[in-house]
This record gives sequence, C-alpha cells and structure tokens, in this order.
Amino acid sequence: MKKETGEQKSDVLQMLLDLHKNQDSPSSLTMNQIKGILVNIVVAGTDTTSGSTEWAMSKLMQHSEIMEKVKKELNDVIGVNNTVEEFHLPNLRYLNAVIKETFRLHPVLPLLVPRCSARSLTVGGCTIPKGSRVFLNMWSIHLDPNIWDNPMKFQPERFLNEPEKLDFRGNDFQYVPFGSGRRKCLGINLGEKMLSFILASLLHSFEWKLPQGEKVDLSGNFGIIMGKKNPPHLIPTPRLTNLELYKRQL
Ligand code: HEM
Repeated sequence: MKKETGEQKSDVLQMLLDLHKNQDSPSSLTMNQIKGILVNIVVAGTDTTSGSTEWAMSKLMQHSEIMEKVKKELNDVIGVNNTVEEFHLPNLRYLNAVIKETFRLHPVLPLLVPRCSARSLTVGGCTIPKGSRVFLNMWSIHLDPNIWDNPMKFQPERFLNEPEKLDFRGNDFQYVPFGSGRRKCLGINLGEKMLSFILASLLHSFEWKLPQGEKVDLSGNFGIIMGKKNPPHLIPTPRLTNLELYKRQL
C-alpha cells in the first residue's frame, strides 16, 4: 500500500509476500503456504463472527429487559441523531458485557481446536499418552456451577462488576472463548471490535421484532463451529429520528 506521502505501508499480504521473496530466510513461505494462511484467516474469521452476532441477537430478543438496557446505553452514548462510530465502542460497557456473556453461554468453538500432547503427562489423575489428540471442553467450563453463579442464566452484569478479572485473552482459564496458549485466536482484537460495531449498529439503527407467532429458537447446530441451527428471522424498522442518517450509512 502506498500512502499519499509516497511512504510504503505494509499490510498483512505484503508482509507474507516479502517472506516469499526472501527464500534464503528460515521463515520464508511458499505460495501454497501463503494461500493456506489467507484461507485460514478468512474461514476462521467469518462464521465465528457471524455466528456470535446471531447468538447475541437471539439472546437479546429473548430478554427484552436486557435489550432495553442496551438501547438506553446506545441512546446515551451515541444519541438518536447520530450513527455509531468506532470511537463510541469502548464507552458501550453494557453492550460489551452482553457480548462477553454471549461468548460464555454460546461459544462458537466449544471444543476449541484440537491439541496433540507432545509428551505423556498426568492431568487431574488421568494419564494422557504422548501423541493423544486432546479436545478441551471449554463450554462445560463456561457452565460450571463451581465457577459461575447461576451459570445457565443470561446475566451480562456478571461482567460489569470486575471486568479486569474476566478478560478473554486466554489468561483466565475459567473463561476462554478465544482459546488460550500458542494456538489462541489471532483475530481477538478484530473479532471483538467487529462484533461490537455490528451489534451497536444493528441495535442503534433499528427496532427488531420476531415475525408474528414465532418464538426465539436457541438450538445450535453440530459442527466445529457451533452456530445457530436455524438463523433468527427478525424484522427491522427504523429507529433513528433523522432518516437521512440511513443514507449516510449505505
Ligand atoms: C467473535 C469472533 C471470533 C471468535 C469467538 C473466535 C474464536 C476462536 C477460537 C476459540 C479459536 C481456537 C483457539 C484455541 O483453540 O485455543 C480461534 C482460532 C483462530 N481464529 Fe478466531 N475467533 C473469532 C474471530 C476471528 C477473526 C476475525 C479472525 C481473523 C481475522 C480469526 C482468526 C483465527 C485463526 C487464524 C485461528 C487459528 C489459530 C491457530 O490455529 O493457530 N478469528 N478463534
């Protein structure tokens, strides 16, 4: 990418291509490896973000009192005569707690990515032989009553009181929606910001309702990425007072 000043600025693709050019370096990459990395990023970043958005919208449709609190915060922070901008996001504390609580109850990768033990070891009295394929059931940790009060309840407030104690950077093993260790999600910052931006925009710009006679369906599908079995059908109506603002968003 070339800035107007003429100064070169590298993006991810450029960095990968530079590693390809430098074939003598131990960290050089082949074109096939570059393709693999790019596909990995696109695949890993797409269904996770859209799946989490669907879960969060469904939980909010199910809990109207929580939806009202989110809308009040959006009005206070953004204002009904304004659209969401990136700088608003850190101030949406309650919405961010809703997102964290959605990750806890509906992690899109409930078993994370499989691990392989590099040596034999004993964990909690169980021997794991070298070379075993290990799945970490992070979902059951997120619902463990020894760790969480009322674990089945959708209660974003639990993340408001001591937010620093429960970040999702992989340091608190009771809460790891983005995994932990060397293979943890490399899109944490982007994923968190995208989700916050998408939800804030959807909820600030529109009122949402279910089609007549339909109920919120919370069944999940079975797969590596656990999205909703049936995507939510929701009907939007404009929420902003100034309809010109919708043109600006297009
Ligand atoms: C709400 C959004 C997202 C969630 C909940 C999520 C969650 C996860 C989880 C749980 C893992 C497995 C970590 C482990 O096993 O320790 C993972 C891996 C990964 N994620 Fe994300 N992710 C999200 C968004 C993204 C985005 C936006 C990108 C890229 C732009 C991305 C790129 C990746 C990659 C490349 C891996 C594989 C890392 C590896 O195996 O070394 N993710 N993600």
